Amino acid sequence: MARGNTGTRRIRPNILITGTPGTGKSTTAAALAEATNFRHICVGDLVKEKNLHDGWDDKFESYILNEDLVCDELEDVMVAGGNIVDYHGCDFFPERWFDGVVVLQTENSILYDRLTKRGYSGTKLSNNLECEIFGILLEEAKESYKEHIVTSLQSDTIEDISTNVARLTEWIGAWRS
Ligand SMILES: Nc1ncnc2c1ncn2[C@@H]1O[C@H](COP(=O)(O)OP(=O)(O)O)[C@@H](O)[C@H]1O
Repeated sequence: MARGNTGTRRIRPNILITGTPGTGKSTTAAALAEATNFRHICVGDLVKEKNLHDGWDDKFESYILNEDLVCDELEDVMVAGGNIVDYHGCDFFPERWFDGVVVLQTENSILYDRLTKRGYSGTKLSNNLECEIFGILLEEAKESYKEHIVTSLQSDTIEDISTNVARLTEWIGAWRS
């Protein structure tokens, strides 16, 4: 049973949706939040909006996320529960925050198309494709959370999104009752 700071069970669970960029985290998290009336927290957007970073990394072409600032910013809402958090990493959040961790996975040629459409090329593109091929995020999730709360879901097609959102909505309903 997941517990908040007060030692009581949260009324509404927190779910982390993770995976390589382009696997559909934001799309899935937004649809799930709408279906359940939960709050969608896109950590990448939050970092930019609230400057929770230590500047821009030219090599990785992304902001250098400041883990302490992100964790401080989110602590109160996470203790309250009812959050769908999406981020392409999962090892720095407090383990106690999450009741379910979902790792989205996408077939490589499909991911290639999505990332090139997004403008990724060169090292950034190959790093992300390798990340998916080697299952880095699933590994990270299994190392960071109890294995029974970690689920991997395929996210290749629009139908997959509907199926995944329906499954997670059902899971949230069951958790709450
Ligand atoms: N399962 C899917 N089927 C078809 N298109 C998808 C799927 N998941 C994501 N997409 C598309 O891929 C792109 C990246 O999705 P996004 O949700 O931003 O991924 P992430 O948040 O993991 O980076 C978007 O254009 C989105 O519409």
